[in-house]
Amino acid sequence: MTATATRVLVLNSGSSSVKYQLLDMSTESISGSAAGRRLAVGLVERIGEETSRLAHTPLATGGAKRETEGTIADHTAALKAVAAELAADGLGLDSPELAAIGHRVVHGGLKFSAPTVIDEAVLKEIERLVPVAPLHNPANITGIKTARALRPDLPQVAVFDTAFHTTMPEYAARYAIDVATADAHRIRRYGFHGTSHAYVSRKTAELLGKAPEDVNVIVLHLGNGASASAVQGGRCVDTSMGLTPLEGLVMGTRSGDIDPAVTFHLRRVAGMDEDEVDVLLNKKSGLVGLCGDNDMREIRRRIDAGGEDAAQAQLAFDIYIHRLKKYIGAYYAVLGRVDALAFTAGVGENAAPVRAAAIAGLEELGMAVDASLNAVRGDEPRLISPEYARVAVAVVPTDEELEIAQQTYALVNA
Ligand SMILES: Nc1ncnc2c1ncn2[C@@H]1O[C@H](COP(=O)(O)OP(=O)(O)O)[C@@H](O)[C@H]1O
Ligand SMILES: CC(=O)OP(=O)(O)O
Ligand SMILES: [Mg+2]
Repeated sequence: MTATATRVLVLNSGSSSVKYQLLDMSTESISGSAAGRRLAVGLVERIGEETSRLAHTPLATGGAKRETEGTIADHTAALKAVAAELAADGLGLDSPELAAIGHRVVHGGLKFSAPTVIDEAVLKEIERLVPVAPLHNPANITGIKTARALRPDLPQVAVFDTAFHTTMPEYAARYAIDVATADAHRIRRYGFHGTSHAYVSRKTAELLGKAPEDVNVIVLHLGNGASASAVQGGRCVDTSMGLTPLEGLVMGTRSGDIDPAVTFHLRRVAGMDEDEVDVLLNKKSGLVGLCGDNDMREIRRRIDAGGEDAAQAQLAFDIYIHRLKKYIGAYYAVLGRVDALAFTAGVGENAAPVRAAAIAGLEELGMAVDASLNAVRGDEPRLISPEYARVAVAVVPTDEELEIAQQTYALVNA
């Protein structure tokens, strides 16, 4: 790394999308840590489908958002398209100012509890974990390999979704199954979205004007994938996802919690094989399985439009909310004292009706939502609870890319 190399490219590769940001880490924030100024941000969506979409905004040049549609067959093609977009603004991967590339890696298993420079052994371990993150780790691996081919000289850093959850006590991380079997196959609860839970819990403490050590927070990360976490004094003590990102909340296409016997039943009685069960629970369940739509915007539109089409959407919404409420109650009990509850990610940040419904009826727990505060839209962390509420209910936009950039930059400068 040269003395002038202060930029970090962050790749957040999902099952059918890539989110990316190029950041300049040279600006110092008030606290003295690298702040991260965005030079370019973008998103490739619907990878592998007929009409993929790339949206790229070159913030450094003040240029407008550029959107292109066309077929982007796989993640390799997506990253090449991203590299071309960056190059078009003079921000290409060949820049000597690039210090490192940071990758979101969803499953880090037991080995990784901190950001890690990727070498062959690290890559092998991420590959070994594919069966427990089948929708995510393969995309992360493609991102790493493609980036490495473009810039073999640069450090590539993995920031793991599982890392923040490694502080969970044994009684929260273990399943109540035969210990020898669990240990032999490393079957335990790992938890995911950790980068987001860490960032949002810290930001929530900041919003309250307190140190992270002094607050207990329930974080609800509600995106396509969704998870809840209980954060006690800055450390995760429980989270809703488990061995894989399938457990817990109702998600866009994933069932979340289910009686494991349902899977035996599907195989023995419905005649499905294990791959069919896997696809059913990961891709054809959750909101899409319940009502045909996985996008909360569309579900709310159907409910608001009323009529016949609304009933199914309403039931899907009610099931989603019921599960959320159960986790709020559970984590309240786990934490004993809750200072704040934070909503984040696509649904949590944007869907006011989800926030209102999830908190409705929880006055006895000290939680309430003020309708007019809840209706406010914005990019900044904000409170939506009334003055009198004992628990601060907040909307705290997540920024996994910034968090990954900061951890990456800190590691390569260490
Ligand atoms: N204005 C909105 N109202 C309701 N839901 C929204 C809105 N904008 C985005 N969403 C929801 O956010 C989801 C995507 O969230 P995001 O955190 O980007 O997920 P991921 O990172 O898993 O792709 C969409 O599927 C959609 O359901
Ligand atoms: C782990 C996980 O579910 O990630 P995402 O929400 O990006 O699918
Ligand atoms: Mg996400």
